[in-house]
Amino acid sequence: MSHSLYPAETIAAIATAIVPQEGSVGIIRVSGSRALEIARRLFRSPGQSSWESHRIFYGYICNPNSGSHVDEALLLVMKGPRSYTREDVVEFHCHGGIMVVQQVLDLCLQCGARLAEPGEFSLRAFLNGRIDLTQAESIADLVGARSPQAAQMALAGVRGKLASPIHQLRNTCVELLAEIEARIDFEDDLPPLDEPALLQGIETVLSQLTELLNTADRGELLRSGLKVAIVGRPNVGKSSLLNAWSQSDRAIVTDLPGTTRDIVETQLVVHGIPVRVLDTAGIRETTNIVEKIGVERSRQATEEADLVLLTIDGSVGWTAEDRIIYDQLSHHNLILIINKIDLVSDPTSLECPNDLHIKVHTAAARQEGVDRLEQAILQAVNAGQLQAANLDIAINQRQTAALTRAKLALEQVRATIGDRLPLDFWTIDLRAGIQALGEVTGDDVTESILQRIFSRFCIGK
Ligand SMILES: Nc1nc2c(c(=O)[nH]1)N(C=O)[C@@H](CNc1ccc(C(=O)N[C@@H](CCC(=O)O)C(=O)O)cc1)CN2
Ligand SMILES: Nc1nc2c(ncn2[C@@H]2O[C@H](COP(=O)(O)OP(=O)(O)OP(=O)(O)O)[C@@H](O)[C@H]2O)c(=O)[nH]1
Ligand SMILES: [K+]
Ligand SMILES: [Mg+2]
Repeated sequence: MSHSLYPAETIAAIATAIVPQEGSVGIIRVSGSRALEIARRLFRSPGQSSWESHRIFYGYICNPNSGSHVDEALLLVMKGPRSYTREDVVEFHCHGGIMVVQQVLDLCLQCGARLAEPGEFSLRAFLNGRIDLTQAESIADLVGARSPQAAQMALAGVRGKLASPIHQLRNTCVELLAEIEARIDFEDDLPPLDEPALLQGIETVLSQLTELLNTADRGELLRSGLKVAIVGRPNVGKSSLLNAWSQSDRAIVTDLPGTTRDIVETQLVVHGIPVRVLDTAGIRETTNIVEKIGVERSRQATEEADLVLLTIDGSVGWTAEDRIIYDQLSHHNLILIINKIDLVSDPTSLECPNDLHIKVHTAAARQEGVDRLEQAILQAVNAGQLQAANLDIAINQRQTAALTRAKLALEQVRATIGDRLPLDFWTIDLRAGIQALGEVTGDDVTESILQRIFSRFCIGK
């Protein structure tokens, strides 16, 4: 990616998903000083002599070389600075499908636009001051959200619910810094520094930073979700559990041990957490070459999982084979699934290892126990905080790292004041805190941070 920090060039990209036969409308977005000129060359709107901003026009897209019609379409005109990028923006709303959309994009490129890099429209919105970095990150989160709650959280970020408190904290720190620096530069002309007020200001910033940092785990859960592997010996009911949970026939179930060979994956949402569930091949020693590969894949999936559902057959009880699998999983976050309890008269009497403190009874073939399983998952990942209603924002890993640095810097300021070190020392740490906060909002940002953030975006965003 080679984003130009000097957005002189006009950029163009397809802004909608391009799946053949799907998506009835396709949008080509153009931003930059030549956007209107390009639209004028390509778009014919009968009866419209001039294009008012923020209106949509009906007409035809024509190839200016041959004069032939490319599509019947709509043109949206948004003159800067009242646009997503704050530059002149035009959008061609075409018939969907790849053929028309690709031709219109090519025509835009022939007329002098350059193909946009992933995230480049949003990068311009940031560079031109329409959004800050937390809002840009939230836009990417919104597009990538895998649960309604994750989308809700991202939208709060788009609307500035994270930007505004962090801007405020940074402003407070800048004011405190100015107070101290004034005493360094013009000590004699000013009343003495109000130290209790300064310390109070630092305490307030610190407690708000702590509050923001407390949202990190929730943010991570909602954004990244969980990978959950169903693991166990053959025929205990792993695939039946996947089917019961996803209310589908996603996985093949038979009474033959060794039915599942490849990983079977499905996407679910558990109380707002996007969950990828992997059903795996039953683990056993086998000479069958296909099954052997399946068992190897099962081990691999287990390694990558955030949470493992070790499944056993309750009608048989805890066996030596279960123990062998369990011993290999000891370093994982684990839930024990005791399945087929419909065949057991007293499920509580089953002997299992005591250190497996989360146990769930299920009868997967009868779709029983899914609610208990979901509650156990919330417990295993400590998601109680997710329910807290007043938290509509949550910070991401990058923000967590920077806010942690800001917090350490402010704690250092507090300690420096306590140790009666000279004023210069106070300002050094306070400046470090301001810089860390500026990294979050983008007030203080390097090109490599921008590169990392905007390259995550999809094309046309
Ligand atoms: N067709 C289309 N749909 C879209 C977008 C788009 O670019 N095109 N968006 C793109 O992601 C999202 C909407 N977000 C947008 C955000 C800001 C502005 C905008 O023009 N803002 C200006 C002017 C606001 C005004 O007129 O008052 C501004 O904030 O200065 C447009 C879209 C989702 N839907
Ligand atoms: N009674 C009863 N039978 C079950 C239950 N769950 C699964 N079974 C049966 O157990 C057999 C094996 O189920 P599967 O879901 O294929 O088991 P698996 O663990 O995926 O097996 P492999 O893929 O071969 O490792 C099937 O005949 C299921 O109908 C249950 O809760 N109760
Ligand atoms: K089976
Ligand atoms: Mg199976």
